[in-house]
Amino acid sequence: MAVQISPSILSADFARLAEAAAAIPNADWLHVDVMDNHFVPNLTIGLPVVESLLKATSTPLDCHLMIEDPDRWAPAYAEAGVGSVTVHAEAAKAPIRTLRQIRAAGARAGLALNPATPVEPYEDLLGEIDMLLVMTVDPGFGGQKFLDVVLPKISRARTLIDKHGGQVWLQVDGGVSEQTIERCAEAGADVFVAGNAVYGADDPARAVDGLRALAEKV
Ligand SMILES: O=C(CO)[C@H](O)[C@H](O)COP(=O)(O)O
Ligand SMILES: [Fe+2]
Repeated sequence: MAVQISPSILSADFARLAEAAAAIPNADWLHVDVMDNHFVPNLTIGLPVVESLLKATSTPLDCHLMIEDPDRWAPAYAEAGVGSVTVHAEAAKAPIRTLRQIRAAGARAGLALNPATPVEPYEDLLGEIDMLLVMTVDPGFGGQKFLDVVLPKISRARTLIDKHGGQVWLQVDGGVSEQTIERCAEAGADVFVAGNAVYGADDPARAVDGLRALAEKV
């Protein structure tokens, strides 16, 4: 699988989201962190803002739902026209139904695991998803320190994905930077979310190119 970079607008200026999207024309995705102040202790944006973003950019949106009730909301994001919708395994009460609804609405379906959530119990769901997101920070905030303790789980996730045909993308999110991206790629990740490392840089597009080059080198 080719390396893909998904800059997170969590680290952008929320009053200038269209400009933030336009600043990274070389990115594969725009990562949108939806937080409801229940699943995580932070509140960001929801469906109305995502609908506006869809009109403002042609970069596909990669929506990461950190919300208490993804079963209720995830299909609506897919129906709105985003490219990918990821729900947390810790939050979904009917993950198979929800993942199937996301796919039926035409989006890629993702399943996210918090740092302390093991991957093995979800092996049987690999056929239901297009992307597995292994969180490399506890979700809720941008700019946190990358958790090295998650690296062995990324490797185990890669082994499981390859055992099942290798079609599922393996995304990492949290603290991904020029200092950490190579270790993620070595462990088997192929889709890299980066907030601070892109929008904290003087030239976000150059940061995307730099991250991509480091991951492709592995
Ligand atoms: O899901 C997230 C936090 O819960 C963000 O996508 C993630 O933290 C990106 O920001 P950074 O690269 O600065 O860590
Ligand atoms: Fe995220």
